[in-house]
Amino acid sequence: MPAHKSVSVIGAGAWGTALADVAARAGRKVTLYARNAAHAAQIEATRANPKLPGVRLDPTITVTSDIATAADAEIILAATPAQHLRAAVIHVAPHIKPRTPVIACAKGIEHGTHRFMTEVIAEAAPQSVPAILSGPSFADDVARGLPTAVTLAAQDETVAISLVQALGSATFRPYHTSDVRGVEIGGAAKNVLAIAAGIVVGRDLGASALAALTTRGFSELARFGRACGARTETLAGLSGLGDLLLSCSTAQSRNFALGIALGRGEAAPSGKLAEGAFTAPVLVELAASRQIDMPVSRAVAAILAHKLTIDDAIEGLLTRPFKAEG
Ligand SMILES: NC(=O)C1=CN([C@@H]2O[C@H](COP(=O)(O)OP(=O)(O)OC[C@H]3O[C@@H](n4cnc5c(N)ncnc54)[C@H](O)[C@@H]3O)[C@@H](O)[C@H]2O)C=CC1
Ligand SMILES: O=C(CO)COP(=O)(O)O
Repeated sequence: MPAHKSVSVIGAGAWGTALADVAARAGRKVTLYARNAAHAAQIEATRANPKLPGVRLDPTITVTSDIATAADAEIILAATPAQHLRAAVIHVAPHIKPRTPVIACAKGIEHGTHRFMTEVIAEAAPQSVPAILSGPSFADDVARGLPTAVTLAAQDETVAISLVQALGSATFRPYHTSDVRGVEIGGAAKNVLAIAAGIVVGRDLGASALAALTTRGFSELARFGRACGARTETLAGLSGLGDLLLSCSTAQSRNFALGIALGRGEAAPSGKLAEGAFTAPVLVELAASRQIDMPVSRAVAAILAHKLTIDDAIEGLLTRPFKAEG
């Protein structure tokens, strides 16, 4: 019997709703928190969330907009966008019990502070035990019960193991690790690289170019990760290479879809969260401060900031001096 009986999910978007279903499927008592009372009431009454069309919420899940009610759980999943994580955790922090695991489910790096997701949690809720969940997993697939595998990291691996026991099921398989930094870097960087991959597809550069871009993208993700102390096996695992492959292969990825639109010279899809657009400038700043070469991410950041045209970015990447692979 898992040690943790109850789970609360903060953030009732697509991912938070899917994760609430995951936890219910694993047999936990689940509360889903939406900060907007009308939104919470609508989800509670209809058992549906417009952010996740066609999915019915598990009947055992309670939906609330009361933060104290949401905080009364043995595990907190924080499923807001990365740039909203700090505010969400600060809001719940005064109500949680000491040593409650708070799992970051967002993929990104905080603007201004350059903090990774578990660092944000540690600062916003110092009495909590930060952890991170990341990997190739579209909310829609997860909510439909399609098979998914992810990585769950906590500094203390016994904590990660207990969280895996609490959330895992036959259709949602978390693998545990203590390599927190590796997991947070993989999830953040892959979104930026998925935009680049989408641009390749939007510009009709061909399948060979897409494979080359994805592989060279992984090379810079791994270079950055290793320089930040991440383990190679994590970077090459589900939360790194696994998620990169998913997000660079299908327009189901919002980041890839944004890239396709940019590549075609079209407007960005409206109302869709593409975390890579927020992560790109911070990732590039961090890489520069550590003298790590990330040419693909740099090009994405420059395109998004309107400092470089797509054609100039492509030409710039293709005319770099030849070098050893690595
Ligand atoms: N949608 C997906 O397939 C997956 C998303 N993720 C990650 O999960 C994070 C959230 O993404 P989505 O759920 O897709 O976005 P979304 O746009 O569907 O939902 C975000 C939700 O967070 C809520 N929110 C924002 N600030 C809040 C706060 N301070 N307190 C409480 N709620 C707050 C918003 O009201 C919204 O309901 C992102 O970092 C994303 O990369 C990770 C894996 C899969
Ligand atoms: O992180 C995800 C899948 O693992 C979701 O990807 P997008 O945010 O690009 O849709």
